[in-house]
Amino acid sequence: MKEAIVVRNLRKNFGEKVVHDGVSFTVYDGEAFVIMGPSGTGKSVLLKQIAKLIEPDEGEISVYGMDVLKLKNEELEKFRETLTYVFQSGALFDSYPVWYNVAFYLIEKKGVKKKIAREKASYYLSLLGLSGTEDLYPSELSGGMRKRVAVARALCMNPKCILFDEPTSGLDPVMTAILDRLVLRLKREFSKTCVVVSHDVTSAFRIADRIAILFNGKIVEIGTPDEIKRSENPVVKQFINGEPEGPITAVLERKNG
Ligand SMILES: Nc1ncnc2c1ncn2[C@@H]1O[C@H](COP(=O)(O)OP(=O)(O)OP(=O)(O)O)[C@@H](O)[C@H]1O
Repeated sequence: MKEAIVVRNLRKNFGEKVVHDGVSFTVYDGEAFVIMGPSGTGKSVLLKQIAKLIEPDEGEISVYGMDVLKLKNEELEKFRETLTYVFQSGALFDSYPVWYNVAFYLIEKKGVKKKIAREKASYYLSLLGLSGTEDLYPSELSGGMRKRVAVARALCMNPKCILFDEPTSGLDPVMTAILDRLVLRLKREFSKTCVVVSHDVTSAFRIADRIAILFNGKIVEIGTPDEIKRSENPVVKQFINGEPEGPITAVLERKNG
């Protein structure tokens, strides 16, 4: 299997706070890889390091053979075309209408004519159940709609690999199922590599080829959904069963004094 993302021995602190204390894993080409873990364990920070938005203190990250920490000029541009990060918040440009947000990269970076770019934007918006929103402004959309526009924008860039930061938080169950189906379609029909940070256990089991559980600075388990369901690891068990008592609570209580 071809390696898409390789993370080796990643360490990241913010001041005294240790967020990653030696995180290693590999994501394979065409895989749907879900990262789960309690709030504040560093899932977003992990994605942002892979996307070269935050620098790690130590470790190595490679994306399709590119050394992410050493990228410069053309290679950086190639990296940005290979991998796209979908922000949790959507991070849209408020002064542009929806279609221009989606088509921004095509028009501004690739010089695609506005008419063609708009058609492409409409196609990707339709995949996300957003037909007819082209001329609205982000402020006129619900939070869930903004999230979906951000996904359409990522698809419009046609990257090999998409990092989704909690794409289904704040979405209703039907919209969650639609987004899950889209991730599966991206994988099966378009051979994309998808890395998804999620809190939603049902959604994770539905889409993942493999799931990694991040806790207390480390990956405590990686496995297929079946392996994760059968895991005897107390952290994994507490997390996927949503139990109030267990090792996760004990660590949180210790940290909070
Ligand atoms: N730029 C930053 N400066 C300082 N601390 C930060 C910064 N970004 C994140 N942190 C801290 O790093 C830790 C991990 O944050 P992160 O957002 O990655 O958690 P998460 O697992 O994605 O949480 P959630 O599931 O709640 O979204 C948190 O304690 C957070 O406060």
